[in-house]
Amino acid sequence: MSTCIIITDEAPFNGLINIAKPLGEMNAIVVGSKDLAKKVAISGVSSVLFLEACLPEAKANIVAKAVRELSPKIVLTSPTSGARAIAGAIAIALDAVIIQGIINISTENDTVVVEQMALNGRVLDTLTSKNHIVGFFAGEDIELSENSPVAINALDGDGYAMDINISSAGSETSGLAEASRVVSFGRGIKAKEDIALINSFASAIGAEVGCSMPIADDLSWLPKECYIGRSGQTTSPRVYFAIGISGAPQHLEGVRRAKVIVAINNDPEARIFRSADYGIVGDLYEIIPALKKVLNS
Ligand SMILES: Cc1cc2nc3c(=O)[nH]c(=O)nc-3n(C[C@H](O)[C@H](O)[C@H](O)COP(=O)(O)OP(=O)(O)OC[C@H]3O[C@@H](n4cnc5c(N)ncnc54)[C@H](O)[C@@H]3O)c2cc1C
Repeated sequence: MSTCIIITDEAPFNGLINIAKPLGEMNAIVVGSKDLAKKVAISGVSSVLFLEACLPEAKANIVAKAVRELSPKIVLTSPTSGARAIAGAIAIALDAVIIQGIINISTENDTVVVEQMALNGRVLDTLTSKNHIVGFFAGEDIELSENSPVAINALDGDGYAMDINISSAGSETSGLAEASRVVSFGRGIKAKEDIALINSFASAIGAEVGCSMPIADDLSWLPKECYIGRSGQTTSPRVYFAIGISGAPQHLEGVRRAKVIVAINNDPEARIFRSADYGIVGDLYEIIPALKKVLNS
């Protein structure tokens, strides 16, 4: 019985791999950074398909299509926001049952047997299913020993795999280099959960999401290849939204070729306004929902 595991940048994955290992062939799909794909490739999985993404949920349909081709009986992932969206698309593609809170899983002939934590860990249920299942792992993460690396194949936008040479030297890139719209945020965003506000705005206007260096480098809220600037990515979109970004020269070096810069900042003296074509002075937590409302009307 084959298993597919979906790994995004947002959560540790060793515990997930550990419970899937006894099930046999285990194909991993990594939606995130190349560094993550390399880590997964030495974790004991049978194969790795890799899709580079700053915003995993935006790739849900591509991943679902790839999983449908693999047609695994079991799909496992972690309950992160990106993985939840992907899992929903996969469940539709496979006509699968979604199961939360999985801490262990096994098979008996063609039946999947799941141990599920319920009632905040006070109850341990055992569920059985003959259907395809898409499950969210809720157990502890663990240390895994290193295995020989398996090949990493890139998953392109049409759902077909093509070979790439992960070990070759070269700069890491994300969709930011080619994007025609970029929504980028900085330390004006106060909590990791608030990135959902940025993501929903970016989705509404069909933009890639980027950030300032501290967001990726200090806080690790996004993969490193998502930050823009002198030591990060260069982007040349038709429109670049700088949200809660002060406009340090190192950041601006990465957006020199943007056609239009729209800055949103609550400090009227913020340096970003000197480089912006349009500036909105105000609290991003009020401005972004207001902009979304206008877009939806
Ligand atoms: C060698 C070197 C290389 C570097 N390379 C890069 C690089 O490649 N890319 C990069 O980005 N940085 C780089 N930096 C760091 C850079 O100097 C800045 O420190 C960084 O860009 C600041 O990030 P920020 O604008 O997110 O944060 P901050 O400077 O803290 O700015 C946050 C902004 O958010 C605004 N804000 C706060 N709350 C709100 C709110 N509710 N609504 C609206 N606005 C709000 C504030 O007014 C402020 O302007 C580099 C630094 C060095 C020394």
